[in-house]
Amino acid sequence: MAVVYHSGYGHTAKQAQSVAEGARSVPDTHVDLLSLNELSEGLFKTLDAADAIIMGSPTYMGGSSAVFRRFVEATSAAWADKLRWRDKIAGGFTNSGCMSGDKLQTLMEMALFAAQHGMIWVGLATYGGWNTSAGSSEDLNRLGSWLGAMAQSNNDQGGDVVPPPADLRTAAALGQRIAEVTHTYLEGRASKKAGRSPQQS
Ligand SMILES: Cc1cc2nc3c(=O)[nH]c(=O)nc-3n(C[C@H](O)[C@H](O)[C@H](O)COP(=O)(O)O)c2cc1C
Repeated sequence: MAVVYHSGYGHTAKQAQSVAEGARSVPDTHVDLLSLNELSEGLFKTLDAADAIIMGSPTYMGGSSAVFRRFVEATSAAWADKLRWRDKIAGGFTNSGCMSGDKLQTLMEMALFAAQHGMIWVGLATYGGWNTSAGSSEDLNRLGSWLGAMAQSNNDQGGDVVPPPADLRTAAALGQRIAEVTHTYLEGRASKKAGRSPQQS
């Protein structure tokens, strides 16, 4: 599977590393972690071959970054080729300065992008945190997002300090979940192809 991301100042890159680590924690999962700064032929070859694509962008001015959008537009070649990315598993993550910062818009853009390709979007299957009197900013999914993983990075701190551990754990949970779902999906598809129910395989 592939984790692709843009990061202007290193914060979303940190989140992307955690997504990749979470995915790698699932046995038999190969993960390519790829920056979208360069849209090389090799990048698209890797994505063509990937069973799952998890995408990440910082939230800039209430949406995904221009560099991320450049990638999105470049994928129209795969779309035009008979939906070449159809049935890949997809998911997304974003990071920004404010707690909300309109991050949801970025995730919605990603989910819509995946839908245009006929990909299968997978969200974050965990309760929201930090929403009771006993809760804390250390909680998993402290920003309460389900469409994908959110992280918050103080604008005056570098990627070596933020996003905080809770958001990195949330990112890892997304990576792990998407890897698990991808394995389940691939097993089911292989069983169907072989003409037997998954229980028999
Ligand atoms: C051009 C620009 C626009 C931004 N817009 C937002 C925004 O809409 N909401 C927000 O919470 N933070 C916003 N920020 C802050 C970034 O999301 C934040 O610094 C983030 O950690 C940057 O991630 P990166 O280091 O991966 O680029 C913006 C920053 C820049 C440079």
